[in-house]
Amino acid sequence: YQKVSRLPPGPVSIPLLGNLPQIIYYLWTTGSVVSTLDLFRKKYGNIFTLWVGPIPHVSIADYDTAHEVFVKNAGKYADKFNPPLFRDLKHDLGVATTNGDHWQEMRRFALQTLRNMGVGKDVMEDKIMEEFNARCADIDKAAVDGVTVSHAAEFFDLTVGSIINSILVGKRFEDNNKQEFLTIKSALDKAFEFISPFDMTVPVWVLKRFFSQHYEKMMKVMTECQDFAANEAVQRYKLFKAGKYVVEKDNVSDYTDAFLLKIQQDGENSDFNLESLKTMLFDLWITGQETTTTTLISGFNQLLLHPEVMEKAREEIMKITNNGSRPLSLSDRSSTPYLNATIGEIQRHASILNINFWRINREPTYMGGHPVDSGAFVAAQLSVLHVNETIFENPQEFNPERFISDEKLLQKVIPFGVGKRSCLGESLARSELYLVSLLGQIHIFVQFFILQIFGNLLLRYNFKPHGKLSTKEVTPYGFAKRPFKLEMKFVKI
Ligand code: HEM
Repeated sequence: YQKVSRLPPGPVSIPLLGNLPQIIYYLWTTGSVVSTLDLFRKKYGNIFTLWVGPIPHVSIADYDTAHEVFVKNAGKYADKFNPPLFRDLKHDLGVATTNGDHWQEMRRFALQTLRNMGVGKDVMEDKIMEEFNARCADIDKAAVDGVTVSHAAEFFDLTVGSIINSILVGKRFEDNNKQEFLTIKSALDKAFEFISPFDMTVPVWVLKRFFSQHYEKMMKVMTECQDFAANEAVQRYKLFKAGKYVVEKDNVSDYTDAFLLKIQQDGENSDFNLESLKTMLFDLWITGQETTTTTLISGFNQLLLHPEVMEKAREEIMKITNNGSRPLSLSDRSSTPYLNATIGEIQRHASILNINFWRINREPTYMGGHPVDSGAFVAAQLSVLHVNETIFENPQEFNPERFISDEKLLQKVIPFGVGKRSCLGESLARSELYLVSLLGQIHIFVQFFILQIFGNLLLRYNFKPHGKLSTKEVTPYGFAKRPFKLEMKFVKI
């Protein structure tokens, strides 16, 4: 009772099990993680506590409290709960789930390297456009009477995968290596469907002992994926160690070169060595790849269900590019309010994580006016926050106009999280989305990426469904969301 009084409200919990019985019941009756959390939000308010076994988990489901906690008090919430499964796989290396000095060094180095490589600037825009043009050439080659039918997932996997891979190891996916990539990617997609929030919480010995086949299956996919992502870099590292590869300071062309240059200059240490290079490539490969592709696929599902939105966005882009006589560029973003609003609405609906990564609260404090005890896990639940009807009216509707009538509302869409552990690739992702089609003002990488891809696709093709469309969640109980994998027709304009 005393512990509960030092936490935000929530359902009555049972010793040892906490709220697991209620959580399981509501997962079953509402049909998804997001609707279960949303139900608790409606009952207990925008900040509520659920006990998972003996650990209180505090969920924040509105923008203002998320901002108050993770931005105003950013320094206090830099530490994430590092899921035991990832510790087992990555041995406390990398950037996505680690804490402390190693995390800080890896994050700082990755951001600096991406910046030096021109992410968020013209250089990266050119790289994205080069990849985009190559993919469109493949689509055009396969056209019959100006129409090509393609799986959206394959098109976006290859486009995004190639861009990320060239940034990391300087290699795009072409005819000779694309099949291997697509095979690994498809295994990874399946893994995202069967890895659940449960796997991310329980100790590894529980998985090994009671769910050994499931554990082996998860480890196999992740290890294969890590080997694939790092293969090129490992070969280069071996040449480097044998003195047959030297990095020229003024000619660093990818993340691997930057990492080897650091070793060349300062020698190997606990942060910069082969194992941490491999883990970083895995982290950036997974975080960059899955998230962006998921957003793009989910976006095209929405656009095909709402052709009037696609038409309006295209009209806007046609106008500013003189009827498509030039590609859409990142510098156009301030002239494309409707495209920006559409990408915002796509990201609000896509909200790629059913459950966000938990931070650890180290000292007793107050959040949104409620006491929060030390030792509690805290997270801004982005997927719930984005369907909060007190912020987004009729949240299930796909309606970009909501951001035109209230410009400030777009700031409350936070698909990349907020604070010290927010997405490292944000500006890259935003540009991809825009240039390939729509998104708006994303800070760093991710935003440019997304905008670039979205916008330019709309300039080049009209899109029609081929078969079924659906915005229904494929993995309603998973840790990450998976959109319905649609097929679509690319109709040359
Ligand atoms: C549409 C695309 C993307 C979305 C929606 C997205 C979203 C997110 C979210 C929600 C988080 C967790 C934030 C939190 O814990 O509060 C995150 C973390 C992260 N993202 Fe992204 N992301 C995208 C693309 C990318 C790209 C392209 C990269 C890298 C090239 C990337 C690298 C990372 C990394 C490394 C982290 C962990 C950062 C840390 O813990 O310090 N992301 N992302």
